Amino acid sequence: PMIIRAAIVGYGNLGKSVEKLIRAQPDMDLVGIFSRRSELDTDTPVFPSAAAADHAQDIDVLFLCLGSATDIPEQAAGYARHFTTVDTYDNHQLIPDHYARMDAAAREGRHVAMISTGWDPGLFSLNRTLAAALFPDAQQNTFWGKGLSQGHSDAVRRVPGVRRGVQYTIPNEDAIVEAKAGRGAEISATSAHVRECYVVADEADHADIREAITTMPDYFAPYDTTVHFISDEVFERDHQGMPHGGHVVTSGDLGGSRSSVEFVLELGSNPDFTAASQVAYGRAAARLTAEGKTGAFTVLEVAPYLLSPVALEELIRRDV
Ligand SMILES: NC(=O)C1=CN([C@@H]2O[C@H](COP(=O)(O)OP(=O)(O)OC[C@H]3O[C@@H](n4cnc5c(N)ncnc54)[C@H](OP(=O)(O)O)[C@@H]3O)[C@@H](O)[C@H]2O)C=CC1
Ligand SMILES: N[C@@H](C[C@H]1CC(C(=O)O)=NO1)C(=O)O
Repeated sequence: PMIIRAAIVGYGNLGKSVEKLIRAQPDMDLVGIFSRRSELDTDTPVFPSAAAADHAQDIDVLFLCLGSATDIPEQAAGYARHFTTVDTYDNHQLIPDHYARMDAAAREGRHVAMISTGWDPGLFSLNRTLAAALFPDAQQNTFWGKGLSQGHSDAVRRVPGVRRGVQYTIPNEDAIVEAKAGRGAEISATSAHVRECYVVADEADHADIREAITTMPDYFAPYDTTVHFISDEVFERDHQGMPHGGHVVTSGDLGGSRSSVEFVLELGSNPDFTAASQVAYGRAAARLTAEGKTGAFTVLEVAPYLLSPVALEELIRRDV
C-alpha cells in the first residue's frame, strides 16, 4: 500500500493527538508541523504556517488542526488550494458554506478537501444518516456529554480578555431516557443541554466576556449558558481532562413493529478520539486523490473501506 506523507497545521490539543496517532499508522509518515508559533514541545520538524505552500510537493495529506471558531473560516480554503486537506470543522450551521468554499478551492488546486471529520460532525453524522434512512418516519435525537467540547472551548478562548477557558456540555439525563423510549419528538438539542464555561480573566473584563460568550451565535446563544470565572490555580487543578461522549438515538415504526438504534461514544480523551477519526479520513482522502478525485467530501460521501489500512478483500472476509 502507498505510504502517505502527512503533515499537521496547528499544534493544539487536536494537533498533538494527530501527531501521536499518525505515528501509530502502518502506512503514514509525519513530514512536519506548521505553526504560527516557532517554539513547540515536539521532536517533529516545525515550520512556519506562512511557508506551508513551499512544502506542497513533499506532502500527500495536510491535517488542519486549527480552531473552528475563527481559524478554519479564515485559513482552510488557502490550504485547500495547495494540499489535500482534512479538517474537523464543527460549526454545524455553517458547514454548507464551508463545503462550498472548500470545494471551489480544492477543485482549483486539483486536490481533495475532506471536511468536518471527527465524531460530531463525523461518526455521529454517519449514524444519523444511516439510522434515519431505515425508518419511513424516524424519531432521532443527538445528545452530548457530560464532557469538554473542544469547539466550544476554542470559541471561548477566542473572546478578547480570556486567558484560559473551557466549556462543558451537560445533557438532561431525563431527556435521554425519553428519547430512548421513542418519546423524543419534543426534545431539541438546545432544550436538552446546558453549557458551563470556566474562564480565567482579569476582573475588569468579566462582564464583557460573559456577554460575548452568552450571546455568541450558533455556539452559545441558543443554549442555557453559564460562565464561571476562576483563578489560574483552580483552572490548573480542576480543568485538565478532556473526556466527552454522546448518543445518537433513532427509533420508529416499521409497518407495525417498533425498532430503535443507539450509537454511543464514551471518550477518555476527546482530542485523541477526534484525531483517530481525522487520521482515518486522511487515509481515505489520500486514496481519493490517488484515484484522481478533486473537490470537497463529507464523511457521508466516503466508502468505509477507504478508512482502513486493511485490504478490502480481507475486510469482506473479516467484517461483512
Ligand atoms: N468534529 C469533531 O468531532 C471535533 C472537532 N474539533 C475541532 O477541533 C478544533 C481544535 O480543537 P483544539 O485542538 O482543542 O483547539 P486548541 O485551542 O488547542 O488549538 C487551536 C489552535 O490554537 C493554536 N494554539 C494552541 N495552543 C496555543 C497556545 N498555547 N498559544 C497560542 N496558540 C495556541 C494552535 O495553532 P498554532 O500552532 O498555529 O498556534 C492550534 O491549532 C476545535 O475548534 C473543534 O472545532 C474538536 C473535537 C471534535
Ligand atoms: N465538535 C465537538 C464534538 C461534539 C461535542 C459537542 C458539544 O459538546 O456540544 N458537539 O459535538 C467538539 O469540538 O468537542
